[in-house]
Amino acid sequence: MFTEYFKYKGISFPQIIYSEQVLQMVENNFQVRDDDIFNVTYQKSGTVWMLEILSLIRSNGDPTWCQTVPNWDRAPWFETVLGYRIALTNKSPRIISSHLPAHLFAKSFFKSKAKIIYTVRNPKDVLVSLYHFASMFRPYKDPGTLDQFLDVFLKGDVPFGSWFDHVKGWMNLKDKENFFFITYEELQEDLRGSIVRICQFLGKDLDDAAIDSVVANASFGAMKSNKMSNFSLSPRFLMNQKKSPFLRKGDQEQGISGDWKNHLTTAQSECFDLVYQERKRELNLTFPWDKE
Ligand SMILES: Nc1ncnc2c1ncn2[C@@H]1O[C@H](COP(=O)(O)OS(=O)(=O)O)[C@@H](OP(=O)(O)O)[C@H]1O
Repeated sequence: MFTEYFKYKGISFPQIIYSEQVLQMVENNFQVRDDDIFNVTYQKSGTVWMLEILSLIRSNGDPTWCQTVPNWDRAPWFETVLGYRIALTNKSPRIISSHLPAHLFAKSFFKSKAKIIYTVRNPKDVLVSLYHFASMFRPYKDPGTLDQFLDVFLKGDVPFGSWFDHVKGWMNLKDKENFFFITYEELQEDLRGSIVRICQFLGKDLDDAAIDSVVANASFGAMKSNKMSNFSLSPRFLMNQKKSPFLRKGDQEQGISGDWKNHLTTAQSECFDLVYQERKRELNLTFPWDKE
């Protein structure tokens, strides 16, 4: 029962943390405010990292908020039953996280001046990260073997649907001035420069010391040791981090790009590439990992 999924408009959602009623309210009733900032991703693409960066920028580099309030209260996932209520009561300017595909997103956003930051990650790394996450996040189905999971991932038969559909749906907005697109790999490559670009997009003028503090407090090591950011306060019935920690792989400074190479066989990688090359034509975009 706990790991059953239900479908909403063709997309799978796990029971308990999501409900059809809340998904309908998000889409049709949620009142987006012009100063809202949305942190949108396909799952396992750097959501909590961007959440931390946005929290720190909102606080002008002061880490107190990040060190005293859990990330799910600072920037709730508004499509979850709990997150919806938190989002309604949070004070402006709100930061709101979401994994929803564009066609299920709050309709009022599209008539607002609110901003979206959309973070994309190499889908092979997303696959590997999600595979580990599915083994420790109790509302998700057991992923089985990596071979089995590769198959369901490529078919999009996972919560939030296909990575390809998600990216395609959101990247339709890429020329809008209230939409900012960045990759996990760019954050890894140049965190400081990425934060400066994000500040420019948000119209936030942080001095050098404040930017340095955002960089330091959003590092992999700082987040891994911050109980407000590492989900160690999450109820045990939801997550078993002994199986796989939420901040799974990285060192003091950085997380990991290209971990898929440690997990996928050549045959699995080639199988992924076949679907990727075919579906990428619809996207008409080049990502950092395409140049490898
Ligand atoms: N600060 C920082 N630096 C680099 N990488 C980071 C950071 N914070 C989180 N992560 C990594 O992001 C992965 C989790 O993705 P999400 O936050 O999108 O997960 S979720 O969808 O919200 O459950 C997960 O990736 P993997 O380690 O590859 O599994 C996290 O380790």
